[in-house]
Amino acid sequence: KIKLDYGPLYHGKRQDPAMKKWRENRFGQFIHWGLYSIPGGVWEGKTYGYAAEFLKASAGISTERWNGLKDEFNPTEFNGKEWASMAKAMGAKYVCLTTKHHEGFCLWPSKYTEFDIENTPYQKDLMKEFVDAYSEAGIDVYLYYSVLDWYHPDWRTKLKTMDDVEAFERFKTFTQNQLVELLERYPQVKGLWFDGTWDQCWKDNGKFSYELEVLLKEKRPGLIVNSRLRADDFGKRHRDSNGDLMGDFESGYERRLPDPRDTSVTKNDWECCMTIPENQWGYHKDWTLTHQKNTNELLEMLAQCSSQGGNFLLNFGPNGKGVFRAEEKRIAREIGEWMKTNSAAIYGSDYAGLKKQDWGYFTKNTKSGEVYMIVFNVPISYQLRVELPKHQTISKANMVGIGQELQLEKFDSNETFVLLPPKSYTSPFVIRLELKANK
Ligand SMILES: C#C[C@@H]1N[C@@H](C)[C@@H](O)[C@H]1O
Repeated sequence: KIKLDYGPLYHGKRQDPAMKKWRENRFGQFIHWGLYSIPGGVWEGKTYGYAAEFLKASAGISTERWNGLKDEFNPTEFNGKEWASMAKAMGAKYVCLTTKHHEGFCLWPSKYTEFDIENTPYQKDLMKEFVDAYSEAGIDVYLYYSVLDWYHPDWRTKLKTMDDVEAFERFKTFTQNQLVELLERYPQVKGLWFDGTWDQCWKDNGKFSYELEVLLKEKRPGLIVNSRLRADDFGKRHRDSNGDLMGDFESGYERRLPDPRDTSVTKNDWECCMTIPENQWGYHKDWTLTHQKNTNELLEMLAQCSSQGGNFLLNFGPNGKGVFRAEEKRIAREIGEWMKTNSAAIYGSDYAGLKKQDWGYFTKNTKSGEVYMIVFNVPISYQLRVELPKHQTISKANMVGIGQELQLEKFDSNETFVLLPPKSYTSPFVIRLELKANK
């Protein structure tokens, strides 16, 4: 092993109550909201297909012109309680809101910059309304924070000169001050979701990122941070130079999932963050430009994450007035409908230790030990194959919701077919298995 001074604070999975709750949550709502939500991917009448939160770059907009959007930010239709109730109805157990994205605009009144909500027509502490509303709804609040900051004069992508180094020292102090400020202003916050740490400036500051994680966790015992915060002694990110995870969960799965048969991902906590269109985190006026994932597609991603011991963080992008688009409201409602019947297979679930089959995903409830089959692909044979360890057998299989008991056909090889009534199945469904020791 390579000796590191700035590697992980610990190895393995955290087992404290805060992390156990993170793990039980399994399903979260991501929200990207900032000045980019005003133009929504359209600038001077031209639509730009790239991610809307990068419109400044895509449309080559001057920093001065972009920063002027601050004077238009007035989300009069924002209602924290309404947002929280939509998330609750969807079945989200946690939420992660962008406090500051790469543009540098802060959704909270910060002592350390004037590029914040206080200096907009809206003025009020929107973040407080948001954090209070979601917390009161019983949804854990996480805050996204982009280290990368296009606005701040001391941001440097690379540290090439002594001036760069001195500027970045000021920037590190600014970053630390803002993060401490967020934890002090919003005591309900459970964790911080870092982004924008891919540049050389950050890779050259592994010691600072280590000390920052220590400081923030001292300030807020139990605090949870994603793997994007850290760089190690040699600039390695997410995983250190020995391949060990830094931070409390692996957050490299952005708009992608691991191979469903990859059991190595179960060694750490991890989370997949996902957009509904192909690549729009901030509000974009035109979702017809690319594929829009449908509800069953998103439910399958949620099921896969749970089956491999990971969380699924589904992104929503409200517009500049604070309104979610109709497609997002419909999807939230449809996911919530499915979760009403089937959430036992998701909340508190983990990798079941069974061989992945083509019909869908196994999950295991860590408290009850119950094993679930989440079925997305009904085989033409109507027979769902289950391979169990030698010492186990299925004593019962019931459709969740309707409760119907299903016939079983056992093989000598300790495989079992769960037999489905031959009919059409138009939405994903869950089967609860009762297992018993083999005689
Ligand atoms: C690239 C990039 C950023 N990372 C995602 C989580 C979004 O914030 C996107 O803008």
